[in-house]
Amino acid sequence: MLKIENVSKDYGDGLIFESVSMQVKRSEILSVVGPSGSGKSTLLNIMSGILKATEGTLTSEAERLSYVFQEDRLLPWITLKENILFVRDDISDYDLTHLIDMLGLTGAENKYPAELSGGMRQRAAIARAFAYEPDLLLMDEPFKSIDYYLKSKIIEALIKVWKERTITIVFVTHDIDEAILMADRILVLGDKPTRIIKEISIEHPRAVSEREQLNIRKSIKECWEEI
Ligand SMILES: Nc1ncnc2c1ncn2[C@@H]1O[C@H](COP(=O)(O)OP(=O)(O)OP(=O)(O)O)[C@@H](O)[C@H]1O
Repeated sequence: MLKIENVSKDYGDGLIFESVSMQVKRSEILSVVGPSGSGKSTLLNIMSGILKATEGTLTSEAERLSYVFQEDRLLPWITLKENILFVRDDISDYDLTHLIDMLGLTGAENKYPAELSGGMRQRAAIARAFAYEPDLLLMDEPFKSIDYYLKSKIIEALIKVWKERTITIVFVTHDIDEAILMADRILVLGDKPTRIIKEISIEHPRAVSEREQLNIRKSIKECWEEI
């Protein structure tokens, strides 16, 4: 679905990445984990094409791309429902109601962004991204201000949508458990300039035992400590 080759990025203050190469396979859920400041958002911006790499190439087969940013980026002068319709005004009432319900937003349809909590706004941004029916969904720390219960519900919903449609998801997070819960494959970022220091594949069905989860978490932490 997407390939970056020998990508380097320098904002003018030194290299963030040097010669990073990676691929995103069609229909996979790929998680990129890394400490704060390791360049996760930068990498996602390069993948989306909104940021140009200093060197290297991006090849993307994505035709419909949705991007959930760290900030919700809702339009403040229209309601939650209108924000969703803004990207896709031909969505059926049934699908819209289902989407809003799936994200726990029933009852808030006609509220303006300023009337919603941070978590609700973030969920509205996720609903808007789903509504667009992307073939590639990029998400930057999408569950940051969402409580544990809702987060599990949204991850469940996301995996359901992912199973129903041919959708490729790349999401960045610094939360290892979140990555283990959702991803088929995890790329671990570290070092300076940043590089991919580890790659972990998670078997299907996604029923990772607590012990396995503990081992994966431990191995990621160990490779962060080693560098
Ligand atoms: N527009 C920019 N101009 C200059 N430097 C930038 C810009 N955007 C990011 N950086 C720098 O690039 C580095 C990586 O930032 P980035 O936001 O990609 O990391 P991150 O891993 O997503 O961080 P976080 O988890 O804290 O969101 C940081 O040192 C940051 O200060």
